[in-house]
Amino acid sequence: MNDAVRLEALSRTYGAGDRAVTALREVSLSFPTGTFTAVMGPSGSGKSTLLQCAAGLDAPTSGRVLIDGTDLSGLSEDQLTLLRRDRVGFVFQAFNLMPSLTAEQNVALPLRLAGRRPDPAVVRRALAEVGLDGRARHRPPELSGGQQQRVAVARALVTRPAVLFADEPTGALDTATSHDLLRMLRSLVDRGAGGAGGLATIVMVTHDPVVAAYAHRVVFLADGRLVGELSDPTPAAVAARLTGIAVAA
Ligand SMILES: Nc1ncnc2c1ncn2[C@@H]1O[C@H](COP(=O)(O)OP(=O)(O)OP(=O)(O)O)[C@@H](O)[C@H]1O
Repeated sequence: MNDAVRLEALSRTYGAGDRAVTALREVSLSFPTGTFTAVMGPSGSGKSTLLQCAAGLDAPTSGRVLIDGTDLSGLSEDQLTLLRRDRVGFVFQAFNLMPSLTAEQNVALPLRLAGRRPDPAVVRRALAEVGLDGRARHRPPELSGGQQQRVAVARALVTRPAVLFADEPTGALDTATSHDLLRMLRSLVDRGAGGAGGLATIVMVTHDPVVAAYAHRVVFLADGRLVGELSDPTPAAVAARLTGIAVAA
């Protein structure tokens, strides 16, 4: 299997001298195409920094990031902007939809920004993949929180990115709606829908073991280091591993 994203000895230090903070220390990690990975660790362990570097939003101090085999360190600012626009999808806790546009217009936005004329069939397919085909003409204020986040996922997937990065995607949703959304994300990956070549690859940061257990694999950070991983996680196994990390720290 190809790697959608590969991190090679990734380090990131903020500031310099006495005030330097090392947020990531030589993290090497692969996110294979067609997999769903959760990134966990205590507050300040480097999760957001890892996501920012992996997505090309922040530059590592040393080490390399490869997205679909492309080494980001070899790209100009313009090339990086294009890569982020076309090859990477983002979903955040806040849905960040345009309230005056319909669901389908929101989903079409990344294609418009790329100067392409959105194909209505492509937009409708993205909405159908997240279970929202019946809501294409609704505006965000007419949709529930869970439905709005589904629109945000459809928007992130409409360019068929190599990878979808999700930062606490269920942070603003109630428990039942969170589970629906996570089941949908897992199902996208398991069905091989939504991403480059049809395959979705998801990397999700979360604090919640129940949320993380929807992934195929959980990787754990502590103090900027990769300290372990768990395949086919259960909430109890994830919680136990986190407790072990907190005790060791
Ligand atoms: N822009 C910055 N300037 C200086 N230090 C930073 C910056 N961003 C992050 N850090 C530091 O880097 C370390 C890792 O931060 P990061 O936000 O990646 O952790 P996190 O695991 O995402 O935390 P949380 O779970 O609280 O969001 C922390 O010590 C943080 O204070």
